[in-house]
Amino acid sequence: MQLPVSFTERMQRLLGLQEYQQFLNALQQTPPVSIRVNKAKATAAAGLAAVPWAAAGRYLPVRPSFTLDPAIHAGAYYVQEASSMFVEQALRQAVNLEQPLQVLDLCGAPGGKSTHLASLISEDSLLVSNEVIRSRASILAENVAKWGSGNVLVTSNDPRDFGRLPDFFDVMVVDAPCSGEGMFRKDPQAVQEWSEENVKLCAQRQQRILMDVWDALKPGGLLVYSTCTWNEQENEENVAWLSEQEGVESIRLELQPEWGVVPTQLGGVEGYRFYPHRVQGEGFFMAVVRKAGEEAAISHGKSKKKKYKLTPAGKKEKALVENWLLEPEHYTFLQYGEVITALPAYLFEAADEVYQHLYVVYAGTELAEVKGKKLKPLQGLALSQQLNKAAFQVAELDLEQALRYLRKEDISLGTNGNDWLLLQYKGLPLGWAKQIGSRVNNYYPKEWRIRMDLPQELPETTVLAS
Ligand SMILES: C[S@@+](CC[C@H](N)C(=O)[O-])C[C@H]1O[C@@H](n2cnc3c(N)ncnc32)[C@H](O)[C@@H]1O
Repeated sequence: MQLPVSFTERMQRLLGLQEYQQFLNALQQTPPVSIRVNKAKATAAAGLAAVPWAAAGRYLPVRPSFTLDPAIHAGAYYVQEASSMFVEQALRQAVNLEQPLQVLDLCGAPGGKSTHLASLISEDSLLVSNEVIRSRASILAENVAKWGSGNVLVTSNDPRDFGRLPDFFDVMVVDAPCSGEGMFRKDPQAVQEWSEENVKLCAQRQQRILMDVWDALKPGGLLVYSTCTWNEQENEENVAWLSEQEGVESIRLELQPEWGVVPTQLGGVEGYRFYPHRVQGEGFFMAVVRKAGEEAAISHGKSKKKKYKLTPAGKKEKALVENWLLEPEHYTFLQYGEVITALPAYLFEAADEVYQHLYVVYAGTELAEVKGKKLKPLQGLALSQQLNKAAFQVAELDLEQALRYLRKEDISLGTNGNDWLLLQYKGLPLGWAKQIGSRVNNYYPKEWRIRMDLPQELPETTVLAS
């Protein structure tokens, strides 16, 4: 790997010549592979080493073909670089996770931090997961739907649009677009794209993003800022700059020495650095600050005068879908065009506020599409953590059938009838099929289908406990 000269000089200055050599050696090694298990759906296989700072994080001894594992399509785990799971420590150490929170993940796609946050917050908390680039917002929505939490709104807005929601969020994660030095080992293309000029542009863009979104954070609210790069301009200098502008309180996280995380400080703000020769993970930087001012309690009572944007589903429709979820009494059923969705009832007011001001691309759990007098169950329901399987006829698939289904091929199951079938693999729901006599129509979403050809011999992965 040919590293840019100015990058090398900076890293030598940051680390010292001796440690720089260890850093360089680590950059030549194969990157570790890690996943985060969706504990609401599955358990990790015994014997996998744990990511020390993330309860559901596991290292895999080798990289399997993830595409050929139906469990990943069922949202039972997410492939995520280990260092970036450190966000968990910010939430566990600096926030009361028992209380209802309004959380924003501003730069959300493809969804690593969003699915992680969704697992950490309580059921009556709202996560707004945003991605400004529309095509990437679709991928984010897909990953959020697969995770199946039900209390997430996926939006696609520019950071400045969040100015329309002043003092709204208790916690904000800004995992900013950056120059990507920490990805040099995983992605050689990142080295090609790197330049001092780009570092400067990234640092300026990050400052703009922080300023644009700052008003949406409540007084007393928490900002988690992170990048996957090592230069100080995009990291310590940016959070010190924010502190100078806004007078924030720096939050110091407790670190275990064996984690290998390197604490830093500039302008009174603590930061945390991840280097590949010290941790089993890629390059990462994170800082946590609290906005000045008193925290105000959230009020979720419905106000009488307000004109709501969200429309409740009709009584008839509601009655038809109600028992598709495990605890229907906790949900509000909404209808948007032909689509019926469910949102935790407690979140109605906050969700409506988001709908009033932002462009929402996915919300809660998409349950069904109204087709005349009939209802067609939707993919979001199949993957929901709240799905009531007892309401449906279920068919268990073997590995080959599951992969053919996920490729959206015609499959034959030897069943007969006219009902919707919930198809699952090792007990994990994958999606819907419709029986038409002895034939089965494949309703897997076209955009999500596996495009890869299946190999002659199919590998069984052992990422999850069987
Ligand atoms: C580091 S990635 C986010 C990764 C994500 N948080 C995760 O854990 O999977 C940064 C994201 O910021 C988005 N982005 C690019 N320019 C942006 C801008 N000007 N404002 C906000 N987000 C931007 C990118 O499209 C990208 O998805």
